[in-house]
Amino acid sequence: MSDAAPSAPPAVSLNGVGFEYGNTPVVQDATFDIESGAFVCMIGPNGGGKTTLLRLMLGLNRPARGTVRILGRPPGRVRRSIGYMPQHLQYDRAFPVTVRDVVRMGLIGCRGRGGARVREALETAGLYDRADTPFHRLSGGQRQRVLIARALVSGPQLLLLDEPTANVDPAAEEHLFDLLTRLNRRMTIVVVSHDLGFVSSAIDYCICVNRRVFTHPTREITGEKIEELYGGRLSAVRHEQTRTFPGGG
Ligand SMILES: Nc1ncnc2c1ncn2[C@@H]1O[C@H](COP(=O)(O)OP(=O)(O)OP(=O)(O)O)[C@@H](O)[C@H]1O
Repeated sequence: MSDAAPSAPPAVSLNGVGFEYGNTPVVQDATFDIESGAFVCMIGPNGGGKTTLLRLMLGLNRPARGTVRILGRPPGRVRRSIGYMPQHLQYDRAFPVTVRDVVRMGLIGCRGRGGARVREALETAGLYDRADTPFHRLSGGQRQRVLIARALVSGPQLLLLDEPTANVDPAAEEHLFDLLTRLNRRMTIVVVSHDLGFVSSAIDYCICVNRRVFTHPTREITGEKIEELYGGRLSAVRHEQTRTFPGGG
């Protein structure tokens, strides 16, 4: 037996990353790591570049400069280890797709029919009893949980969620947040939000994105900091930090 296990690479590592659409810079010199097992919120104003950063992590956008590594490897090599919940789901309400069908889409490209994995993902999301319900019959919060199940079904180590609480009521938001907190016991989670109200006790730190990127322990995200970073355009943070930021004392 070896003396000690080699330390795990960061779940996400960006080094000097730059990206633009045409001549418009969207991400400038982004350098940060997200350690394995962290629960991180990526915040910033509309158009600040949050979705673009997620797409860089997924390998859907290629950096013009710098490097992106996921679990120590280029994103394209670890695609199955990344679960992704996009901001918008385009679907035709007239198309009779069930909850089970939507979750099964997360297995496209994987071997086998994956019935047991679909069941497990739906049970985790608390929706197995709705498996045969048409997707459009669900509430907004339930639909978001189905999309989380779809992101989970391939067994990811890293879960990326783009605005999971957009258009859901406070009770559904609480429910989603509880689910993510439970999932964080077994995977790294990065949640994008343009609303600082999402930041709470379970979040280790925030990555503030406004073309440039700054990382802050959650407890440091004060009204003054927001004013300084964004001119006060974000709503107030809930100060409920109870977990210790790694290395932050
Ligand atoms: N496909 C594209 N082609 C050209 N410009 C784009 C494209 N996608 C995004 N942009 C622009 O890049 C900038 C960053 O967009 P991005 O979606 O990453 O921001 P965001 O922080 O996620 O915003 P939001 O909170 O509104 O979702 C914006 O100015 C946006 O208009």
